[in-house]
Amino acid sequence: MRILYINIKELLQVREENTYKISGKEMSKLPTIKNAFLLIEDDLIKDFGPMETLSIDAVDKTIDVTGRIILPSWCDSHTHLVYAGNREQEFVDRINGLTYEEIANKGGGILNSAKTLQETSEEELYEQSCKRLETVMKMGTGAIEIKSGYGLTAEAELKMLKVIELLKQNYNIAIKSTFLGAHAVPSEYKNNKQAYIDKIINEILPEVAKANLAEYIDVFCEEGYFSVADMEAILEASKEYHLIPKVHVNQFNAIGGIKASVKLNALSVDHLEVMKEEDIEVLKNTETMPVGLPLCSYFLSIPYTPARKMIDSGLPFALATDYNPGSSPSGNMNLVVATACIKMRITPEEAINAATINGAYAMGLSKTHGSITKGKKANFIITKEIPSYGYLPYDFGNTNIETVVLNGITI
Ligand SMILES: N=CN[C@@H](CCC(=O)O)C(=O)O
Ligand SMILES: [Zn+2]
Repeated sequence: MRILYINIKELLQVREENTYKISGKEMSKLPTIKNAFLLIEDDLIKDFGPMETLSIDAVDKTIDVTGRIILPSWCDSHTHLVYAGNREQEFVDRINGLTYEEIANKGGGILNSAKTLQETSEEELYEQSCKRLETVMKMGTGAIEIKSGYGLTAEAELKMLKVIELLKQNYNIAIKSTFLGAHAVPSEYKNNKQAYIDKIINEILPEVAKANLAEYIDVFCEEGYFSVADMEAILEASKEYHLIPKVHVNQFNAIGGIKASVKLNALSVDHLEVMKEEDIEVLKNTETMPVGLPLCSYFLSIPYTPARKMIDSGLPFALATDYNPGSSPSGNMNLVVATACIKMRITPEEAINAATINGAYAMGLSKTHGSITKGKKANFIITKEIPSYGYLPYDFGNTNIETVVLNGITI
């Protein structure tokens, strides 16, 4: 099936050559074609260019999108979309003055979600997750990473990962799965964290790998959760199973997790709300993508990742939602892009690069997703009639998406 889109007001993020990530000053450039056409064949991008060069005749369908902008679908490289229930009560507790840390210390937070998830059947967990996935796809997300980490027992971690696997099978969207057994220390291991780490390394990780349920491995490296040494031990052990690290670091404290992650060839380091000079230095000229999660900062009222400074230092930068019940109960990438512009002071061009091609890189998908490139997946957003692409973050909180096309299919 060949579908030709014509009279595109502006086609964004067009990359003729395979570009896998964008760094530093380059991030301020968003290659576009005004008054463009786009040809797709089945699930792939076949051709594109200015309307005046259009000379294609044999197509099955032509769609006139006059006045609309087309951009690649969002690539959300960090989510916890598979979870059970919600943490609305903790939200109210925080409004009433408790901190995220105080709530966690009372047995709330991740442990609260783990308890609910352990008591939820796989079928019910799948149903709840389907609704969230369908919602984010309609909001323009075309590739997504999903973590475990609300199980914290072998059985419940596998349940989460099986649900992710089912989503992969049943939905027309690229999904990458990450094993995050080291998300929090279960209360029964409160006085013996090492025993839980041993359990992850010797029991849960081998089962996850044997069942082939994860591509990536994550650790929440933070005071009160897992130390740098804990993280190193878990990531070292995962090498045997060829799981690539993508890690939670520097959310509340800078404890050296970035340096260790880079050494362990992490594909991405995520959160980064608290960054020391040396953390920025150590990321330079590496293959590790720094990922900011502005909705987490917004929802928890914590500092924003210093994206401006990081990009000005020459680093690449990606944006993701962190969709989860505790620190970011939203999977809306449009809001991520707007919040990054407003609060991190990055430009619409930088934010769109961060949420498309660099997001794809941060989950190992930039060869197939994240830009309008011949041969890549036909994954894109058609906007409503809007004045310019800068209007997308400017008009924050409103949806300016008219149509989402994933793998050539309009959803
Ligand atoms: N920080 C660690 N994990 C999640 C939130 C976990 C939760 O509060 O449920 C995050 O990325 O923000
Ligand atoms: Zn997270």
